[in-house]
Amino acid sequence: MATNFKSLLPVIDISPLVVKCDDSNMAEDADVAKVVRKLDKACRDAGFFYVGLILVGECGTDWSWNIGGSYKEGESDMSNQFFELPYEEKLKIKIRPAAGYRGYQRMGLNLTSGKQDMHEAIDCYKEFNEGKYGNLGKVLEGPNQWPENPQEYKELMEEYIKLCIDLSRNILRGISLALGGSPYEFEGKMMRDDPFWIMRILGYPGVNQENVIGCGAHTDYGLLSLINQDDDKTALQVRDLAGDWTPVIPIPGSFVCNIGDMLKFLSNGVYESTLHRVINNSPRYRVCVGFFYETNFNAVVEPLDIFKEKYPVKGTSQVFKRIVYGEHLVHKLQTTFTNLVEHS
Ligand SMILES: N=C(N)NCCCC[C@H](N)C(=O)O
Ligand SMILES: O=C(O)CCC(=O)C(=O)O
Ligand SMILES: [Fe+2]
Repeated sequence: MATNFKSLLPVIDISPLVVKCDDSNMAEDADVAKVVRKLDKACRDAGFFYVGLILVGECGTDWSWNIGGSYKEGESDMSNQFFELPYEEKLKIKIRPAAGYRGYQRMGLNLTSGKQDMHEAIDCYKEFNEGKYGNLGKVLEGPNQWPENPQEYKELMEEYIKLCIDLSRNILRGISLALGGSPYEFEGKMMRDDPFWIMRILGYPGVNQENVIGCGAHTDYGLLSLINQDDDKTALQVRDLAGDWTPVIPIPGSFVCNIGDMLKFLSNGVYESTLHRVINNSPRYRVCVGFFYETNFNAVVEPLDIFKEKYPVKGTSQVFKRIVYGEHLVHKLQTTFTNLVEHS
């Protein structure tokens, strides 16, 4: 089926959610209600949508950056500068199991469904104290590894992470309302107020041949992903309801937002984590930063009672087992980095 994906992937101005983020009665606001309806449709139809911020709000975040302000250029410039460094330089922050799977990975190291992905990346995870998550968490212990060059990179990206955490929390409040809950179903006790996060700074080489897989088809692992892609190359593709791959054309100043596996489980399968992949058919290098907002590392994830009641599972459709987020993540890491040999 030929589909015009631009019309399938909605663009949602989430500024009402940001402006009302500290108001527990936000659902009664007409503008918030409108955003919530759009989110519900987007999450049911595609599991992927663009978010933008038109207003500049308060809420403790430096929203004057806005999404896609001058900041975004800084991030993209510095990421490009890093990836342009000689290989030996990049290897100084090489990803290793003993470094908690944090740091730089060369092209082709990351596997998806057993096949090499044509991207290089810096992987970062929320830092936590040794022993905090017991044996399971040990796999991911260690500080994030940042290059000496560019010098301000670490600082800039740490600010970026804060922005993404706030943004994700606000979008999730909207999604929580969209599912018919309070704004806070994905916060508080269930998450133990300590959301985990992952950030991947990705570089995809330019190519002169068609259909080199930059990242194979996968779903994201957590609650919500925020994708910040170069404005001038279309490479991300989403599998739509008809099973066709459709390009996610960049919209300057927006983030692409998509649902992860944990949100699928918690929502009792009402929202799906959508398959996507990356093929950079451009002759030019593409940079993308993926931010993944997750549950607490230790969270036991299963459909929330409120959504089980609202959306009883019909007949033989999906039944979800309980799953520990950290186990899901570590399992994914181990299949992704099968070829990661110490001292290689
Ligand atoms: N943290 C996230 N979402 N990372 C997504 C990476 C997807 C590719 C990975 N090799 C895989 O097979 O899952
Ligand atoms: O490069 C992109 O546009 C998306 C990357 C992605 O899907 C991921 O890292 O999970
Ligand atoms: Fe992804």
